[in-house]
Amino acid sequence: MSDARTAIAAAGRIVVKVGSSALTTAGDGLDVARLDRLVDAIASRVATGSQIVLVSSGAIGAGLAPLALGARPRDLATQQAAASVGQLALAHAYAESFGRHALTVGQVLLTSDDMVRRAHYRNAQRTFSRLLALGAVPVVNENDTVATEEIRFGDNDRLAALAAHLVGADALVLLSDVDALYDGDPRDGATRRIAEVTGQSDVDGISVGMSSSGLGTGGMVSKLAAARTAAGSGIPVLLAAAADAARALGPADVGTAFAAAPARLSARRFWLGHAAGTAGRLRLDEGAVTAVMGRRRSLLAAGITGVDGEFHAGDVVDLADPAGTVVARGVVAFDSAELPALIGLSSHEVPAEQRREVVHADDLVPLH
Ligand SMILES: Nc1ncnc2c1ncn2[C@@H]1O[C@H](COP(=O)(O)OP(=O)(O)O)[C@@H](O)[C@H]1O
Ligand SMILES: N[C@@H](CCC(=O)OP(=O)(O)O)C(=O)O
Repeated sequence: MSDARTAIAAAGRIVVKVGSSALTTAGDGLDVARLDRLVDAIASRVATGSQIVLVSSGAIGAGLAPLALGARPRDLATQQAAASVGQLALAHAYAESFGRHALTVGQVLLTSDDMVRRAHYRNAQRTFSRLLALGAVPVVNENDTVATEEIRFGDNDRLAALAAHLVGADALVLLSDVDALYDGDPRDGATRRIAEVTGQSDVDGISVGMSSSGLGTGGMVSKLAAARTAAGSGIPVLLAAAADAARALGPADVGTAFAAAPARLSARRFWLGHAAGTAGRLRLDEGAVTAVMGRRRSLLAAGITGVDGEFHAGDVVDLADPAGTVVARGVVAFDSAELPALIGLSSHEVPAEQRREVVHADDLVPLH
């Protein structure tokens, strides 16, 4: 067995994500029999001592039939109305289903804003930790009814990858209606299953497509991006069919396993790189790009050529190269109003009370 599969089989804490296409059918809504089978697999794993956080899609799909809506709506307001109805049905079905195993569920609804704001992030971390310590199974979804276009995750694969880091998971299991990653969209005919992904070269050149069910959102594109985010931060990932949940959560001999990168980023650096929204942008000259990216140095005023946006000391900002490409993110130590007078100055020219790094190396995360 590969290292990733061994790690997933031994994981003490796992985030399991299940997609709409595996739980709901257009027209019929929530498929309780399929949900029960998934819950049985999770309960078996919990019985062996593992802790599971379940990220479940399906609210919009489950809300269509009760509202007499045929297909998945395109406009945000109707999606939100469907999610409002469907989330209640989903939560109820999980409470009933886990109840068959004497397990209690707790509902956690998150927006991407909760990942951006550090206080929200910490608070969510505490809630998960208490729920798990109390023996409950947290059931997570995006808080669809309040999420506006700007603050939406939009796809739960990304939410699951961020949640895996937030709860300190040892593994992420993505369950869908497809049983593995293939070298092309399986709907297009003959394709080969990719059992192990150990690096970028394993996925170079494969063709990934969007959702086939009309219920899911991101298709394989968002699953690959989520797998890369989690694996890149030290969490092994298994992609498998929800119908194979028992085996995916058992000996892990199915699906596609993504090997974890060796070093797990600290929660803070992960948050900076992946989750934080930015308040503005600093434009860097070539020398500064080399210093902060190549030599992991702090960013000094001398290497800044421009400042965009309004921000305060302590906010997260983008760092862009001379071509305008964002190459890093960091916590800025000055208000945007202070910086124009300082940019381009050498340290000895900066007034003594302002003589500090603009972004300290410890607060700076390269994005490549
Ligand atoms: N290279 C690929 N390998 C596997 N599946 C793919 C690939 N490209 C596209 N897909 C499609 O992605 C779909 C899964 O995405 P989606 O419907 O969004 O699932 P979910 O609702 O579980 O998030 C599959 O049904 C499959 O048709
Ligand atoms: N929050 C939405 C799910 C959005 C989503 O990412 O769906 P999917 O691609 O099926 O995982 C819902 O519950 O319907």
